[in-house]
Amino acid sequence: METFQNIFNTAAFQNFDLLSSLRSSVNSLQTAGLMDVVDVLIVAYIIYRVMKLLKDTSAARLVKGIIVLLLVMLLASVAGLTTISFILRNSLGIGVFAVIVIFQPELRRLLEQLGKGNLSRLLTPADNKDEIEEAIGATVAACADMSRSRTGVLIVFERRERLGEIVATGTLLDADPSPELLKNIFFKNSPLHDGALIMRDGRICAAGCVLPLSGSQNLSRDLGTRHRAAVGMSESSDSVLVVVSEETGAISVAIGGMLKRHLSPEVLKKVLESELLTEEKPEKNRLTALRNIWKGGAGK
Ligand SMILES: Nc1ncnc2c1ncn2[C@@H]1O[C@H](COP(=O)(O)OP(=O)(O)OP(=O)(O)O)[C@@H](O)[C@H]1O
Repeated sequence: METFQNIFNTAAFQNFDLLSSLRSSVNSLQTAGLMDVVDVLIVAYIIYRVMKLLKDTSAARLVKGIIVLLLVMLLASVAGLTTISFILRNSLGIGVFAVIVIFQPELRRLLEQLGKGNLSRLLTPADNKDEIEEAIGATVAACADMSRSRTGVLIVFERRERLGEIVATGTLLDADPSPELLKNIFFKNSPLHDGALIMRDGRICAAGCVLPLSGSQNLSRDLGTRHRAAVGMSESSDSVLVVVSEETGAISVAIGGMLKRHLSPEVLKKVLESELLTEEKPEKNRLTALRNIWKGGAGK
């Protein structure tokens, strides 16, 4: 206890801005009213939503980097390393500009949403129904075309379980899905056509990703690694996968370790809508899917 007192009395701590602001914070806490509590709760909720939004994205790594820099600044200040803390404090201003430049697309989207009067969407749990609907439409249209042209397709629709590790194996895109872009990505000579495309919250998150292969013995022998990867991914996560066979043009869907083959574009649309747009819990969703489309067996 005494050692603590000594540390607090050192010159470094006496000059330390943070400590004085901490003291004034404690003082203001004693005089805090109901509106102050509401104020703090709103800010805490906004920070929570932003952190949730950034989870498993490249932005999360950047935020971690900023936190590390702030900690170093704090330590340098406590230890009295004036040069380091001077440099860090001054580079913080540049950092703000850098963040604005790096997150320009995200900030633009945020302002567009504000302009559309969708402020409530920023504060309430994520509801990307419109975007997901658009992604389903683009996927179905593109798959119908690619089924006719016998182009191999592997698309993962991420749900509650975030697939950060899988995304990291491919190339980040963050693009609006359109049938043209999807066909371009899977076009045979395109650099990203090999591997899987990850659809996150109605946007193309990444392409050229490597998925885990299924070890299931129940899969038909005529299915190769594209279909095994689809089943494998659906076994190890709650994601929904769409496959178009390069060999036959057949459209398939994998959910919960099962594969339903030879779907028409209309059925594909219905399955994706019931899986991705309903509010049901994943477990219940899976049962509904089984009841609705798994009457013909598991891709045998
Ligand atoms: N683990 C994996 N993760 C992502 N994509 C994969 C994986 N394994 C294979 N693929 C994709 O599948 C392609 C190979 O497909 P393959 O012909 O072996 O499978 P298939 O199930 O018979 O499909 P198709 O009927 O389209 O030929 C690869 O070029 C690659 O794009």
